[in-house]
Amino acid sequence: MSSAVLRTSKPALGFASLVRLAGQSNGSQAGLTRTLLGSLSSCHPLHRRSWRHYSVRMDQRTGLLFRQLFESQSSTYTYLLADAQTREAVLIDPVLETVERDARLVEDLGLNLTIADPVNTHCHADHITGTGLLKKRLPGCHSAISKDSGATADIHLKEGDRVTFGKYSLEARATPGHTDGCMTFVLNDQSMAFTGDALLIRGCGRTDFQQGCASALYESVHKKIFTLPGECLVYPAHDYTGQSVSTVDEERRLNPRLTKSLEEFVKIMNNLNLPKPKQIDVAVPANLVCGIQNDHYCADCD
Ligand SMILES: N[C@@H](CCC(=O)N[C@@H](CSS)C(=O)NCC(=O)O)C(=O)O
Repeated sequence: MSSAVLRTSKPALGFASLVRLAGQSNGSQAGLTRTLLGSLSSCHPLHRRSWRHYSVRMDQRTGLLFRQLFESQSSTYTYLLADAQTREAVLIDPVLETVERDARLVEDLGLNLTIADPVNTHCHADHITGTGLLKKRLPGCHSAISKDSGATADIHLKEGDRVTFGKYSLEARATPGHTDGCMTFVLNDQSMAFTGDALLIRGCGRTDFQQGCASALYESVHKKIFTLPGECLVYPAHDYTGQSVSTVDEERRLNPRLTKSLEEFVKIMNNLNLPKPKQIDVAVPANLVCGIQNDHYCADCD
């Protein structure tokens, strides 16, 4: 099996991370979180539970730094993951309005700016990605999104690619249905999945615009997400109910839409009757070029 084909770390291209173009799983990383859970098994159950739902995770033994960040206008989650040793970092789904907060956090934590990669799970319709501005704010970082999104970016991802940061990597799984280009990013030990809008906590992304297709979404979630280990933590791009994390097992058992048959699911999705996202007309064109590159951007003037 070939491993790294497109090297995107520092050198000539100065790119942010290593994208493996082969679907090679990193067996040496498997079970890192299970190991940590094992080490906590003698704790009081309450401690175990609070660790599980802890949104700021710094695993001292494995050295994974993890932050879940929230943007309240669009109820979007941005995720920062980094290798605490090498300081290489990945930022998933940054939002324009919170670029300064995220850039400062990257700096405060001493993460290597040249390898802070803003990766988008898809071309969002409800907010403008922070990617373009982050590239200005943190020179040397690069944008990444799926090729099928149709958006321009420094790195185009496809099924099985790996975005590497230090000894960690995110496996890109194509999960179309909400949009054609949606991707779920799975941490190499399969302890965390960043599902974008494909799978939300007790919900899923709508399928009534941007190439949305309910049956494709059903297949994506069942084949690419529900097949992950039950204890795998599910981190969505949005939550509108105040929740922050779920697990594959919980969603397989309790998701009110995706526990249904395909026919029932399609009927539910075709009858959601949700209002269009308020920002859709500005967000989609901007996100097709990976966001605003002009730091004087103003929603009312531009
Ligand atoms: N009110 C918000 C948009 C809310 C919305 O439509 N969310 C999307 C994801 S962002 S395109 C969605 O798929 N929701 C699924 C659901 O069941 O709520 C706004 O105006 O921005």
